[in-house]
Amino acid sequence: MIVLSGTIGAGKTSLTKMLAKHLDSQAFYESVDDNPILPLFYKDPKKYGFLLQIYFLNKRLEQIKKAQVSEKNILDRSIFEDALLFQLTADLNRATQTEVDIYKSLVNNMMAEIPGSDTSKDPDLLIHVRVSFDTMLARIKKRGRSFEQVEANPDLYDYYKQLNKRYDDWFAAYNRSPKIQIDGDRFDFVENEESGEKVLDMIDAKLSQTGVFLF
Ligand SMILES: Nc1ncnc2c1ncn2[C@@H]1O[C@H](COP(=O)(O)OP(=O)(O)OP(=O)(O)O)[C@@H](O)[C@H]1O
Repeated sequence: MIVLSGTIGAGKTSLTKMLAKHLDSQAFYESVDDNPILPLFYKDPKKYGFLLQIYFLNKRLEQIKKAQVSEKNILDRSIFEDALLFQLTADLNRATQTEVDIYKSLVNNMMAEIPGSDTSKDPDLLIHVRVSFDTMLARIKKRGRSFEQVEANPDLYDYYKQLNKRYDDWFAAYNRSPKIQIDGDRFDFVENEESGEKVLDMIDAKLSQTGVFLF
């Protein structure tokens, strides 16, 4: 199982699609447009922060159960980042530390209940798409999801800025599987075909280096 990670608008979904085609494998996408809690959370994070995490946890567990049958299957966002987002929500006083602690303990208990060994539940590779804060803002604007726009909700500026910054430490500390970082500023794999090919080559090289599966 390959999992993508990265900040909002980093390009995880696009890279998941490209990679699934390239590896001829199955992609599993995070539900955004049909997520009933997300717009509520953006409007009132204090009220809906915990519920949103439970919603994502439930969805991600469902997907991990389906995806873990093949090393090539791809999830467009890892379960491990949710605690990072929720901790930030708490640090901005929109959730309590008790909620975060209960959430983290629940994730661990739920993961233990998923059938299979730790190695089959953990990813075979984590791909982190790193983008600068400016690129992140530009991509969020370009995509235009109404509830994500800073113009309509100025509080989001600080949330996005801190989130982007925290990802560097998060990626450095991540040790559940082999990992690779893609510079999403340098390689615009969505707009530029050559960049797309380079990124796929980097991922291929990493996969063969880790010996996950043979090409
Ligand atoms: N654990 C979480 N807590 C709060 N919000 C979350 C969480 N996970 C995802 N989101 C929100 O869900 C939406 C989709 O997130 P995500 O970053 O995975 O995809 P995306 O914005 O489509 O990015 P990409 O362009 O990289 O595919 C964003 O608005 C993000 O803030």
